[in-house]
Amino acid sequence: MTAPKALVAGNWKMNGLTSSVGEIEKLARLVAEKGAGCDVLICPPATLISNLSGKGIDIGGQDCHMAVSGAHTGDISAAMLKDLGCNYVIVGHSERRADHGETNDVVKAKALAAQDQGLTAIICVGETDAEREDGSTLDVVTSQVRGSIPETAMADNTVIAYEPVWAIGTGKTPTADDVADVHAVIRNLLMDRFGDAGEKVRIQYGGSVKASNAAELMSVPNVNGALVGGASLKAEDFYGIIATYQ
Ligand SMILES: O=C[C@H](O)COP(=O)(O)O
Repeated sequence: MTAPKALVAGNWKMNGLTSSVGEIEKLARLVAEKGAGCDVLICPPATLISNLSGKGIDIGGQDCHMAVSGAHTGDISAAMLKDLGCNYVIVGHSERRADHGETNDVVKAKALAAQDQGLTAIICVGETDAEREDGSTLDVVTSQVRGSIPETAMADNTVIAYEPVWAIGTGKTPTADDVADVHAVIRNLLMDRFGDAGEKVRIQYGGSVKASNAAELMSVPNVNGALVGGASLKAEDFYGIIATYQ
């Protein structure tokens, strides 16, 4: 089976104001003029989804609640994201697993809520520095992948983003061989879970991806795109990563 079409997604995290509309328009112009051999997605803060929608770039959420609606002050639901035109939502980002105590069960419930609304869930997994140091990377990633994918998930509404926590925003990246090892394990887990359709699930790499290292990281076997933080905030920087798929 041929590799799935890559997905290069920008996670703006808690960055961006209404003036950021110019950045998405610039990105849409670059993609229209120079092309993109991958799917392109921006996940802005929820406050900007309406402003950035309809500009020619797919827009997704950074998180969703597991309930459709209710008394959950400050949260947003997958139904609300869908209502605004989103097709994707990130769940289980390490900044949420760490800062909000999200367990695999919580992440799975959020992914289920997303998929129930017709969204594709980008499920994040990855080991901390301490876990890497004690040699438990593959065990941690295995238990996160197994524990975070809903029973009813399908290959085409599931994306896995492997993000070593120690590589996020640090400028450090794993070696290509280390990325290949982890992605191969994830691929096998997806084949166990989805059968042959597991080949179709996109496995993104995330953590200090930038234009200068994207070509090497994106050419690793079983890497089907990137989840990009800092380097997605400026259209030219982000397009430099997208362009590796020309
Ligand atoms: O979701 C994106 C990741 O956390 C990566 O962030 P970064 O590219 O700034 O390291």
